[in-house]
Amino acid sequence: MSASEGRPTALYGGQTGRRVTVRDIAAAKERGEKWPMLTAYDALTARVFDDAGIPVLLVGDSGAMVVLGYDSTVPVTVDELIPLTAAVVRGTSRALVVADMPFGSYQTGPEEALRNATRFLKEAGAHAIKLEGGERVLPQVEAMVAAGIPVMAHLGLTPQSVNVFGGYRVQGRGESGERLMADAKALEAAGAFAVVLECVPAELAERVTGALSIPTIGIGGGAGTDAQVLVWQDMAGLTPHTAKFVKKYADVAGVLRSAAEEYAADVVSGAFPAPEHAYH
Ligand SMILES: Nc1nc(=O)c2c([nH]1)NC[C@@H]1CN(c3ccc(C(=O)N[C@@H](CCC(=O)O)C(=O)O)cc3)CN21
Ligand SMILES: CC(C)C(=O)C(=O)O
Ligand SMILES: [Mg+2]
Repeated sequence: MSASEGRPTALYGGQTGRRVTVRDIAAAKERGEKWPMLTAYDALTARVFDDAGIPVLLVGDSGAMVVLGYDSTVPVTVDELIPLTAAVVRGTSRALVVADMPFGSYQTGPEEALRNATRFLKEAGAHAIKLEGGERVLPQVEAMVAAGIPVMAHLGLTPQSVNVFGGYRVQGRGESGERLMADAKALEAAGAFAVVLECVPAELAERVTGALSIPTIGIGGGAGTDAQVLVWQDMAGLTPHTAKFVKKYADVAGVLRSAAEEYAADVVSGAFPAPEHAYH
């Protein structure tokens, strides 16, 4: 069976029998392999994705919205994300777990960034951290890499800046695309091991991917990036409204709703619990 017939590549579904490392991710780009990333926020779901061979799991600050019910990612704190990150690490044995640093935990400078990143590694067991931004976070990236913390960067639609963007809109059209390209190159030079490109024109994402030796991870960046990421509740059909870039692979909301309705009906009718669900 050839790779084109769906045989797992070395990174996706890899048979190493150990945890994926940032070196494995760098090697995948050299081999020209594409790979999937998903978010995860709890142990059981993370374990399903780990068993499915997803090589990298991101404990996104999107958990602010899909887990904690906030209406943006801005309010969530390090103290709220650490228990979710720890759960994902405990639920997995193969995936590299990336902790998304929340708004306010790295913007003030390298010292605070390093202190909070260290918490994600020491208290939650994360293997890498992610932060949003280009030029303005270069000192933070350099400080963390110097301290031995792998950094994933994030450009384009950076949701922690929603109040500046005035909504979740495509970024990097026209001249701002050159700014994004320069930021991506600077992040690579500062030592980032990968860069997320969110909601940018596909042509730009493809150009950035060709210009960098570190992998690009697209979300709404078209097919030309080295990897893809989606929020799992979006791709599994749990989120009620999703962006254009989401493909829905399941109807988890429908499955859960039916299960809840059948369970409720069984309780009301007395069909549940049956004798086999009781202790005698
Ligand atoms: N569940 C979830 N999924 C995500 O992908 C996600 C979050 N939450 N929370 C944080 C950010 C917010 N994100 C979003 C949210 C909405 C759009 C959206 O609706 N975009 C418009 C584009 C409009 C334009 O053309 O500029 C769309 O129609 O797709 C995009 C990204 C991505 N992130
Ligand atoms: C969608 C990814 C890239 C993210 O930052 C998040 O889930 O918070
Ligand atoms: Mg995020």
